[in-house]
Amino acid sequence: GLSLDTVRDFLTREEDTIVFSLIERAKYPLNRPAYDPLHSAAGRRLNASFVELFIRESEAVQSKAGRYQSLQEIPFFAYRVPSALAPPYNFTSDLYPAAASVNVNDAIWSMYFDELLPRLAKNGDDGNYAVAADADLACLQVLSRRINYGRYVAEVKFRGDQQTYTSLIQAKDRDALVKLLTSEAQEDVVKRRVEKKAAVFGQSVTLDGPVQTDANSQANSSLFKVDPSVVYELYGQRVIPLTKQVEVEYLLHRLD
Ligand SMILES: O=C(O)C(=O)C[C@]1(C(=O)O)C=C[C@@H](O)C=C1
Repeated sequence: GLSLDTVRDFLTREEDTIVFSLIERAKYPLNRPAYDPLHSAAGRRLNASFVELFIRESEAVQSKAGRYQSLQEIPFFAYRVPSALAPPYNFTSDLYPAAASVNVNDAIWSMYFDELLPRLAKNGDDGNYAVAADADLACLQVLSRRINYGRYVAEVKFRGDQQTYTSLIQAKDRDALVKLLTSEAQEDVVKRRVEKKAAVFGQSVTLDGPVQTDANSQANSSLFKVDPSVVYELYGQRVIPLTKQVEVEYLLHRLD
């Protein structure tokens, strides 16, 4: 069953995946043409970029393979995903059905492409668009899984204090809900831990000399494959606030 410890353990493990996926995308240059609208052979401007088409097609394949049978996974192009050919699996759902589909994938999409990617990738174009797009997809999928996991966190918090949550939900009091589900101390732990993970996972490992400690490594952020302060800010300004938004939206549907 779910508890505050198990849901926090899940979020902690996702940090590793987030940091590694950012490190992978930072390996490639920006590759700007992959993000511009495509043109047809006749020169007509199409509505999608190469990266968007890549992600749509990838989600269609993964949907056939059953990825979205698990409620933990939410596609960015839900209206396009075909049904699964994978063997059925009886996923237990810890979520309240009327609130289970709450997600902020649209906000994650624009945050990733407009804010995060320009801070991760250096300017340049090496033409390896599919490789870079695949790295984008990995970042988007894990950010989506982590942030939309706020549904599970909210379910645990609701079950832990049904009375208080029920009255705030009935009053549709968003501000009071945010206040009730917030733990400043936990947010501080999470932000400092992801910053440290970025420093540990993103350092250059050589056979000479000792393993870097944070004391001597954090001083020069350019030593790292992804700037640890970028990851700290990503969590403080986007990942945690969006997770809380998911928690509140979920709670507002928890009594439907
Ligand atoms: O761990 C929690 O209690 C959560 O609700 C998750 C989370 C987070 O996104 O990491 C969000 C809000 C809390 O203030 C602390 C942390």
